[in-house]
Amino acid sequence: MRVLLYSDLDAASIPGFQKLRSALEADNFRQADVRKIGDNLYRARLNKRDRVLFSLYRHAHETCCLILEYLRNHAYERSRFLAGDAVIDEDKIPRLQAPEEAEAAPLSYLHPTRERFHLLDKILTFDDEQEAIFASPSPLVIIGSAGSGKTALILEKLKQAIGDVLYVSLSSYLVTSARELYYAHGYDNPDQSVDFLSFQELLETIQVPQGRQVENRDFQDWFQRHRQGSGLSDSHKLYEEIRGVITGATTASGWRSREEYLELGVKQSIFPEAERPRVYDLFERYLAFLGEQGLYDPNLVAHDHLALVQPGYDFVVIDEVQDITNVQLYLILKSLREPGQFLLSGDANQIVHPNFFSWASVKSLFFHEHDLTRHGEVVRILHANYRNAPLVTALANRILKIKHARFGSVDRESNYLIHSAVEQSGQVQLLENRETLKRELDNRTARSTRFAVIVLHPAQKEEARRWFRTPLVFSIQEAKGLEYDSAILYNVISEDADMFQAITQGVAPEDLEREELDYRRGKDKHDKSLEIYKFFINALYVAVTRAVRNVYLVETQLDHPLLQLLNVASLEGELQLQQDDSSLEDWQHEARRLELQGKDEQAQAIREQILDEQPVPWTVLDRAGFEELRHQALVEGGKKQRLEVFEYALLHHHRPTLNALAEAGFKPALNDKAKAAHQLHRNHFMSYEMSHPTAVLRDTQRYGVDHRIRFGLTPLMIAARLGNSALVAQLIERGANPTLTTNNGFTALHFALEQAMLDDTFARQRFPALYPLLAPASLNVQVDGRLVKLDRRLMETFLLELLQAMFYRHLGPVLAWNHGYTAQDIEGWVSRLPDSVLPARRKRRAYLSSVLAKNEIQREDRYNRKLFLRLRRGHYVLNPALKLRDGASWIGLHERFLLEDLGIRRSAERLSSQEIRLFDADFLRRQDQYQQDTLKTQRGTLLSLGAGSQGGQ
Ligand SMILES: Nc1ncnc2c1ncn2[C@@H]1O[C@H](COP(=O)(O)OP(=O)(O)OP(=O)(O)O)[C@@H](O)[C@H]1O
Repeated sequence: MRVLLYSDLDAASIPGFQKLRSALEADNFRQADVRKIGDNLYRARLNKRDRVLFSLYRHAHETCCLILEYLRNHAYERSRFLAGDAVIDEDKIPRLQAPEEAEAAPLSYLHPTRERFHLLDKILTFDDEQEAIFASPSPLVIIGSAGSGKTALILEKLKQAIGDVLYVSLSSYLVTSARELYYAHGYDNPDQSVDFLSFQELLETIQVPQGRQVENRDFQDWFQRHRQGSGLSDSHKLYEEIRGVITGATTASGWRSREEYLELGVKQSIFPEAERPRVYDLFERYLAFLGEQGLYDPNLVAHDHLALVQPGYDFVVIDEVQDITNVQLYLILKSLREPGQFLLSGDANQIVHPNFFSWASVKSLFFHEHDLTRHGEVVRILHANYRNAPLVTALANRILKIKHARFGSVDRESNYLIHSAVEQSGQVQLLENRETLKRELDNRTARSTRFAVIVLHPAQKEEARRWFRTPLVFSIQEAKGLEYDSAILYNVISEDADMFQAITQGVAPEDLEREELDYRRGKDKHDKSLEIYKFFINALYVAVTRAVRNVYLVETQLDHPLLQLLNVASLEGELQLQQDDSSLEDWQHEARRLELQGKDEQAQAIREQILDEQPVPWTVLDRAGFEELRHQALVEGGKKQRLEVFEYALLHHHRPTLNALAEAGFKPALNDKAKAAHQLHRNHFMSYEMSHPTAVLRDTQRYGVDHRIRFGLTPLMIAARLGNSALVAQLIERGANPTLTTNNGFTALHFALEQAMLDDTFARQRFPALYPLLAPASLNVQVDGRLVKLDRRLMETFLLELLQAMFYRHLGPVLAWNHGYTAQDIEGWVSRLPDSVLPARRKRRAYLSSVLAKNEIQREDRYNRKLFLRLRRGHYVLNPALKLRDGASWIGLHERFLLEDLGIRRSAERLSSQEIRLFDADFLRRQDQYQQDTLKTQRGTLLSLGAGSQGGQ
């Protein structure tokens, strides 16, 4: 059996490894003392104390052993691949004799001779091109088709970097999923601190711009109003000129002046010289429009930020670089401490965003100008495709060949074809756009999450929806970055038949009989046809490559010349397609996935058409509803309302209400709160504690997975509060959103943390499974006008979550004594948590003190994130000027965590009955009043300190 080693593993430093390796290579499991300790996870024995962990995989007919980890001294609890508290009793696990007794998992690709493998979400052995790039020094440009492993490769390169490191891309969804891949299987690298930022977040870390980012549709709406009389008709082209040419260039003066713009060479602009004055007129009106609407253009902000950006990174990788403009790239690279420490990856064939991208200008700007090309060719191309089936890839290649035959090479860098490394061949079919066929296709795909319908322009979605009931209908710009098992391209070619016909002009089938593209420039440099048709041909390429296995082209003009050149088989006879209905859970999951990618329209369509979600039939208590109920219960003396207000106050730990009810003599409020909460759970949430919570799941299907109960909580929040991790996992699988907040600012994680701090058993037994499910990958806060993106791996992030969770329970009562949170308080809380949640070193008081002090707003420290305010020695609160992310905008910390919701612990609650008897009632009342007054003063101070942060940006 072949033995491969994890890329990070240093075999030479593992005593006895050679001997063990030989035993494994000889399939001698008995000698290696192999035992199964997890899902495709085995341990082998090095010596009395030390072990290695490995997995078994097979590819074609070969099985191989992949060595993952070296464990010293039986330290299974330290393993990346076992859950933190795993207890392995080796003697109780039977020994395997031979590989045949174990089960090997399939591997989609295995390099025939490679000795090392990589691990992201799955095992990878690099092909030769990938390996050569992996071994090359920076800077590098990695070019490859969708699915060629660019992201995988740059993430593996990122792991080699030391110091402050940045991964950045335009799409925040890509950034989030890249982060997940990076840290999959417990990857940890103490030598680096990595920021995963979308470009917008990067701008915000420098300074949060005023207003909202302008979107394509803002531009389109604006243009519709100015189109008449402008002499220009193509909004896409104009947008590209403004973004790519006028504002996207890296000139010293910000965007290009009118003079500079008019003087540009033929190749530097999409518009002929005669039209440019009109373009510039419109650009000036666009600028005025941005100002009036409070919108910002990321290019213009990037220009401004050039003066502000500080070199703070040792290494930067930029994924999908073709989506960003030169000035944006320039800004990102200005954040480097050493020029040249960067990697770019992208694919110019996928450009459907207007930005006038070209590899040539990237090269000349960032490599030649900075003399960074010393160690050889910086541009590397990946030719394999690990995502699309061979037939889909063949169609994509055909499109590239047509583009090449018609327009010549776009540039040296994008002049390549792809070969598929996928085994299953897939299918490409041409169907006539007729009613019966469409109905048939629709019947089999309408309820499947595996089929998407793609049209060229947003306006064509409506027509597509007349025939296809699936909610998964996308315009090409929406479809970019998505992938589905099968894509139905609806009349993409016939709808713009003239454009596509023009693309085929002068191209003959024999021009396409080639296995490689030679480098050939277009003949006439005044010829702007590539600029005009680029969108169409790229769009077709992007649409086709969305399909992992099957492409269905539904076209009216079956004899369109482009279809002939593409040489796709037209359907003869019956449509060979099984009806494929997905489960409601799959659809719930898909809706959430689309929401995370900003595809709200399709997510909403899933909720309405497939999930058939209804609004809840009860009135949800929002903040105003609660205030009204409170008034009725406390001021108007409404008896019925008292119980409800009490229950609301218990769930939200609303002390002012709990205190007022107690003072009004409302019995349940005078008794033990823990018991009352227990009773409340029994009254309302019994179904959440069951191992088969059918009633809860039925409600999520009826009203949506994130519907609100009467008290404003989502099912996920309740499941978290009750510590039912299996239910939490199910809800998340169905697309529940863990970042939603309830009326008091609590997320599901805060509810779980709060319970853990109240109940040791909950902390030990329930919280460890809840935490990884509920903790968001990062928290975005704004400090001093800048975004601070706090990764969940940081202690600062945990502290922020914890102090928020203890805000109502702890801060009110202690502020009334002029206290804040102390390291001692926190030590007491975190000591309840198992090491799998928080390692022991992070629970020590000295460490906690140092994190608080380091991030105190006054402290001079390069890495100070200014999260805390020191009230007095050792006493901290959260920086009241913090802002929290609220959808696309921001909200002040104390607009979400309301200071007026803090209350004191009344003497009657604080003191034992014995103690109470020692004092007279009047004295105790005065003491309570004194505390109320102190709390009020403290509240006022915090409010005024946070005043600048309310609402806004
Ligand atoms: N050498 C390899 N062996 C097996 N799978 C691979 C290999 N390289 C990449 N892959 C897989 O191929 C898929 C596509 O890779 P990746 O997302 O990195 O491609 P990409 O070039 O970034 O694509 P896109 O442009 O669509 O983002 C991933 O599932 C990745 O794990």
